[in-house]
Amino acid sequence: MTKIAVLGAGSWGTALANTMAINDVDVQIWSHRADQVEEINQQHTNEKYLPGAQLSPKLQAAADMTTAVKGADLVLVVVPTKAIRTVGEQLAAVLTSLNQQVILAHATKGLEQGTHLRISEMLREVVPAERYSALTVVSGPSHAEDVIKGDLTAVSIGATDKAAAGVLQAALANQHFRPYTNQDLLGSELGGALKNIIALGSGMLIGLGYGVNAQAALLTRGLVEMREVGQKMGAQPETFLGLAGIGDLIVTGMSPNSRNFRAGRALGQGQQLEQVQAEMGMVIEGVNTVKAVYEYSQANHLDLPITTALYRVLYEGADIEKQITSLMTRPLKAED
Ligand SMILES: NC(=O)c1ccc[n+]([C@@H]2O[C@H](COP(=O)([O-])OP(=O)(O)OC[C@H]3O[C@@H](n4cnc5c(N)ncnc54)[C@H](O)[C@@H]3O)[C@@H](O)[C@H]2O)c1
Ligand SMILES: O=P(O)(O)OC[C@H](O)CO
Repeated sequence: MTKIAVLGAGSWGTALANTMAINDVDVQIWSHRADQVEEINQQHTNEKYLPGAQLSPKLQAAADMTTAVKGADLVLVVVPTKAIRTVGEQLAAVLTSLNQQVILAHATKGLEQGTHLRISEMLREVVPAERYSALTVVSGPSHAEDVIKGDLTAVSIGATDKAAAGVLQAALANQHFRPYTNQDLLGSELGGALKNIIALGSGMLIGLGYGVNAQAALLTRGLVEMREVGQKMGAQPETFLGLAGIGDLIVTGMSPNSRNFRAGRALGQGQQLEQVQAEMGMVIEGVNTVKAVYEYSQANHLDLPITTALYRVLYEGADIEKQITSLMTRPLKAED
């Protein structure tokens, strides 16, 4: 029987681990917070991250990473981008002490500040190559709040190693949750990270009182920017037309369950970024990703008008309405 360790007990790590527990997979979730481990094991809840949700009593949590990882065939890392290196380093030490090799998977959607590295690139830097047989990512349109309620969800598991993707696919699949596989790890990671930028902008439009025409325009032109960055980084363009691209862009850019959408909406309504981040209490990956992608575009001579406008709003204090006007009044051009 496949054993899986999930590292990170926030909303997404818990929802994915719970899906596997429901499927009778031997899964253990690790949290660095002992109170959360106790709550999951005793109450079968995770109130801070999934309020009101009842978790499967089969889901076991551990405060000690070695306990969770020992004997695991696959380790799924689901912490915010800024914690990936720390958790990756902890995992490397655990795998080395256990003399164990695993399939290394993650479900995190971001890029590293400063280096602009993808999550799998960071993991490759901190986990020795002999400690994992393959790298894979769970991406696609999937809010933890909806998954935990059993809403119908399809995701995309990207890996160059088909068998590795298949292990995760089999562990997660049920009548409510349908994972597809693809062989574009890079594009699947990027789609998940880049759509958060556009979701912030979509929320801002709604916060300002604009309508669905505006949202459709932003999401569609945003997809062009996502594809452009993807192509520059080496992704397959067609990945952006799948679940990890347009699929995730639709859900994150439209759903009030999206942290990025909600943050953008609050900013559009006039709140300050620091206040929005403090009140969310959960990670808003798009805020850092805007900066990483803006810097990448500058270094690589990419013209990304939406990303640039969002960078100016978030990091230079520019007025949102003025940025919208300047986007709308740029020299006219052909659609490409
Ligand atoms: N929430 C969703 O619906 C969803 C869906 C798909 C992808 N994602 C992605 O998954 C990633 C995690 O998001 P989330 O929504 O679960 O975040 P979250 O804010 O709900 O939870 C983050 C978890 O990581 C833990 N954590 C933070 N720093 C840590 C560290 N140094 N060591 C160990 N644990 C640490 C926190 O304690 C918390 O349990 C993000 O990249 C997000 O974009 C989220
Ligand atoms: O809630 P968000 O904005 O972090 O988005 C979560 C997922 O990426 C949606 O697929």
